[in-house]
Amino acid sequence: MTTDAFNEIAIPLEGVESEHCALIVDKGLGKVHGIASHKVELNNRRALITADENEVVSNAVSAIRDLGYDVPTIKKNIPVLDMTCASCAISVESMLKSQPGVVAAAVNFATTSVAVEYLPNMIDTAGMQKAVQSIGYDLLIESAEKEAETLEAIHQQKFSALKKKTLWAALITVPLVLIGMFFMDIPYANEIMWVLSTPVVLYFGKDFFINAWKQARHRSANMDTLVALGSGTAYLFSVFNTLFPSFWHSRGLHGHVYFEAAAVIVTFILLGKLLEEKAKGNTSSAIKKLMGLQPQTVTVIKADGREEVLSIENVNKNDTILVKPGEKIAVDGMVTAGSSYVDESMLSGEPVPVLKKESDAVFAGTINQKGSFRFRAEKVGSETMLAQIIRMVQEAQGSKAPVQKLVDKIAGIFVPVVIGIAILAFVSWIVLSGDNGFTQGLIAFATVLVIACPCALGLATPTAIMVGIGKGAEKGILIKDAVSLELAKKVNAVVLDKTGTITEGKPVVTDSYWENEDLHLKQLFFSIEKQSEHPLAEAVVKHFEGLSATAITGFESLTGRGARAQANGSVYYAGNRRLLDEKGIRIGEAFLERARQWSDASKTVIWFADAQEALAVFAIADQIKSTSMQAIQALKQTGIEVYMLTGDNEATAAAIARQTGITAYQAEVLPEQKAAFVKQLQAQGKTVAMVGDGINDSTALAQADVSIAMGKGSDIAMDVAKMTIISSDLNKIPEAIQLSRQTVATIRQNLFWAFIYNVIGIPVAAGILYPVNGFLLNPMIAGAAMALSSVSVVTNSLRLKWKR
Ligand SMILES: Nc1ncnc2c1ncn2[C@@H]1O[C@H](COP(=O)(O)OP(=O)(O)OP(=O)(O)O)[C@@H](O)[C@H]1O
Ligand SMILES: [Cu+]
Ligand SMILES: [Mg+2]
Repeated sequence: MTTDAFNEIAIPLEGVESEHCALIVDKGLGKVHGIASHKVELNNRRALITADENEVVSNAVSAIRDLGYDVPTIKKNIPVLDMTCASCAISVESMLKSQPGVVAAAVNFATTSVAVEYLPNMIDTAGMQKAVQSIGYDLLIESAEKEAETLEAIHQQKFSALKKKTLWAALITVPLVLIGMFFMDIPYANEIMWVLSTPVVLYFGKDFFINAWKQARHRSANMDTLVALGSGTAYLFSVFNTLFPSFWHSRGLHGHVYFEAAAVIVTFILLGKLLEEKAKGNTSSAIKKLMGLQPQTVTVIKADGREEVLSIENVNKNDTILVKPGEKIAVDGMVTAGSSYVDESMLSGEPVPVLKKESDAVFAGTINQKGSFRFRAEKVGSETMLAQIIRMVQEAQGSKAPVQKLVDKIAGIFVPVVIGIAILAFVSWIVLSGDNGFTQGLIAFATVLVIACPCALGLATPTAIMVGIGKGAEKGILIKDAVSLELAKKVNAVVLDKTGTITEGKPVVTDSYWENEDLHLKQLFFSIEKQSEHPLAEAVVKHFEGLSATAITGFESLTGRGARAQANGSVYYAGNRRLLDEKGIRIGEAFLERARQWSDASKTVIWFADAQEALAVFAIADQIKSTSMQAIQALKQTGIEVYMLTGDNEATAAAIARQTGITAYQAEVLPEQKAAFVKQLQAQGKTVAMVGDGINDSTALAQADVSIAMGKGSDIAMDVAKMTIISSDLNKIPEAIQLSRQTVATIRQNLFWAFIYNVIGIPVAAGILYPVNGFLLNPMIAGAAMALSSVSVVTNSLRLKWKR
């Protein structure tokens, strides 16, 4: 560790192009607490800072980013090996944070991984690995694909080694306990017990001592320290009593031996770990299930019509793939021939198979039913939706919930505090009951160390989050971070977008009116809409199917209004009435008349115009999703306010609101106004969930406390939103809120049990009840209780999985 010298850290800068920028950054750094000196080198595009603590770097980097300049860093999720306990997580975390160049490090004990952000010019993964190794842990540094496999193999191997060790330890411990309880009067009882307990404590339990030693070298301590001290004290004390029984006899006392206690502690803690590992494996079963959905081989149809079975890595984009009845679909793509029903429940949570025909999208991991079809591969490997979901769920399961911060703080000081209490108990016993107090004080010392368990505390939050996020994924609710999962239960206002959220988002042109029908104009309209990403544009494109496109230039999307482009030197617009009004475009009476009729029939009206006058008006209908009304009712029934915001016109909005039972809505809102509306609700103290599907919703999504995107919507909305409902069924919103409630309740129960257990267990172990009723906790029982506490926390989290 380099805590002694003042470290110089070079922070690379991006966007610092002028003397002026350099000055701003330098001034910004001047305000960061803890920086000893700083200078900005414009030519080298970097800032040099010195500080006696590396933690300052994180503040410096965020200060630079706050000023609008970027610091190129690398973010990685690296598996951590050999962590046994939540306080190990804290040790690894602070070790990494102290390495020059590490900007941030967050260790998650449940997923046994660390999320690091670092400056690649200062440190690399090998450097971090070395630091972590020095305190007795390790980082698994591998290529991303191999990582999952290797990690799985390592876990498997460790698990079976642990199983063997526990079994042997238990086999030896059972006779030991029998002797200790019933046969203390046989000859050489003490010596026999010494012989039996030695392999258990010193061989099967050697890792506790080794790890405690490694920790001690860095002046830190973790659960292993507690176990090593507790069991080691009992063992050494017993050895002493066996060798020098006269020491106590001469003082008129009996030197009892505690060999069985020393061994039982080790055995129980090994057993507890074994059960914990097993349960922890179950909490991540959702991920394993998702990974298992990927088939290993694919039937590709070659250009000459030959069928060839390839392994999944060898499939390329644009390959034609044959899907036979009952087969799993291997990659994402679009159906080119044939049709069939496909079970997409694993992705969307929707149990009913979906009909797939020509030009429909199919997804990796879904299962074909009875038909057969061919499709063209469009996304392969890590690009498929399945791969993205897996990545997202993994990251989310590793993210920290806000409550975790407090728990981490407590876990960090837990071990030293416990050792303090243990010493205090020992000293008190001697002071209060003299010579006799020494033996009992020593036992109280060992018992306190053994019963105190920081792991239950450390497991309380992450295991519940893992199960909650995994369960969400199974229901087709993708949750990107723990914060959203924790927050969702507080939501009391839901803002819904109309098109694509309440409605199907599959608009169809139902009517159209041209003053002068002209093929070239139609082609122009078609060409503009063809370039637009808006769902309404798709309807127009479909309407003109078969028409050929014509050359346009300078296409520009006007969010909330429509689009424009140029052709033959003049400008053309496709969009809403607002757009035409803003451009001062004339609209003939015949158009206006039809527009009124159509919007009263709750249809969306869009226009096509040149710079002077309207050329055509179209009516587009978009059906309300069959599930929307029920979902809106369900939300209202739980006391949540429901609002609708839409960029569409007033009459259409009113009609949709009426049909779905929404009383509060606003029409013709621009994207910024959607965000402003959310902000306004927040200002009234509400926790707001925004639900949307389009680019026009993304600012509002970013503003909301909980952001929910529709899986069938635009990629941008899904990128911004912290939750995605893959099936786009609004009924999943109350379900997500319910899931959040259950998860938070589980976390609370877990924390309660973890705390109460220590709050009661430690004083009793110290002997607080002894003056009252003569009760002294047996160190063996303490070992069992300690093992049980983390098992019960993990089991409670698993219960969440089965809750409805
Ligand atoms: N490519 C386009 N072609 C024609 N009209 C468009 C196009 N893009 C937008 N518009 C017009 O602008 C209006 C507002 O669009 P916006 O994307 O803000 O909301 P929306 O998708 O209609 O509704 P919601 O906000 O409920 O999703 C649309 O109703 C439509 O009239
Ligand atoms: Cu523990
Ligand atoms: Mg929309």
